[in-house]
Amino acid sequence: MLTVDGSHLEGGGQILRLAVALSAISTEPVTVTRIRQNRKNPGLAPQHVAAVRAVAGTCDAECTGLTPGSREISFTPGRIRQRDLAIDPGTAGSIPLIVQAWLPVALAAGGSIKVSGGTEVLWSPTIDYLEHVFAPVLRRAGALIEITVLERGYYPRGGGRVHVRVEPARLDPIAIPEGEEEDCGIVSCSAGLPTHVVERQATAARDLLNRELGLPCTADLDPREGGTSVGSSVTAWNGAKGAVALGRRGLPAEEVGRAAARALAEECRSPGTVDVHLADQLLVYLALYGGEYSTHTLSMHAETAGSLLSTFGYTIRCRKNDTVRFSA
Ligand SMILES: Nc1ncnc2c1ncn2[C@@H]1O[C@H](COP(=O)(O)OP(=O)(O)OP(=O)(O)O)[C@@H](O)[C@H]1O
Repeated sequence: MLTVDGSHLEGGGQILRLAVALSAISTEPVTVTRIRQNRKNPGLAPQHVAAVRAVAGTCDAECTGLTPGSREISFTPGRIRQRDLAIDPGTAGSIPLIVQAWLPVALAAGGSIKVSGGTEVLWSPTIDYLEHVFAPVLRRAGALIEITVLERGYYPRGGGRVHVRVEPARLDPIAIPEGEEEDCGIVSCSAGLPTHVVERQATAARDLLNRELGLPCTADLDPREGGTSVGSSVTAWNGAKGAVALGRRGLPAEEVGRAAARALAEECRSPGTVDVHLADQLLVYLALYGGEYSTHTLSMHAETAGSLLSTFGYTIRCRKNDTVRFSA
């Protein structure tokens, strides 16, 4: 039984999600202590419980301490099997983060997951980031991943619904081609708002990307009606670099579009082959399948993932000069 200090380094939900995923993959039971100890609301939030349940569902794990507010859990995995799961945290918790906990485990046997909650929430990748920035890297390495957004969900009401299906696969090493013509695009979406919001977001984002980077980009508009949520967001990407921005009451739609585009332009001007967030999200795949990529800054999330991977016996090399280069 391994013991992981859940408050180490970044000390958020990420270390917990990755610890149980690695436990399932390695079949090594794990206890995670001091969960989110230094956060304003310490212990498990419903979205963290849901992420652990998603991983447990793929491998019939036995868990103790898995209730909201709990600061310690134990996770004893069984064999990974093909499963079709349904997970609902009952809040606007991030669907993409729950999917990211489940995916490296589900790849071993294939299966599907239907997750409810938030498709676009703060401090998390959006579902479009998952589809257009994160998943393409894994698809290039041989993964078959289908992501279907059934309903968009925003804080605080949630109500988003996403279906993800994955085929069993052993991936090729993770590699990000440099110097190729890269796909550049934006998705401008909303729920429960007039259609002109997504149009204005998209026009502002496209104009800024065109001006700052000289990049022609495709724009998808996805205004939804009839769900429970109200909100808007923009996800922009160029190759394996992405950026997201969320709308809020009082913020003009153009500002949301420009915020995503400005953040993407900044990433594109910075050295490295992936953005700073993707860098921490891909480390588990680097450890499992090998490969190499780089980014501009060593984030605390990347340090946390690297440290946890070494606890489970994986070695990630990290070289820092003008970029931060990860390889395994
Ligand atoms: N703007 C963004 N774009 C893409 N990914 C993001 C973005 N912001 C955060 N992330 C990713 O979301 C994850 C957040 O993990 P973290 O543990 O901080 O969140 P959490 O589970 O909500 O826990 P906590 O509530 O304790 O912060 C990281 O993998 C990070 O790279």
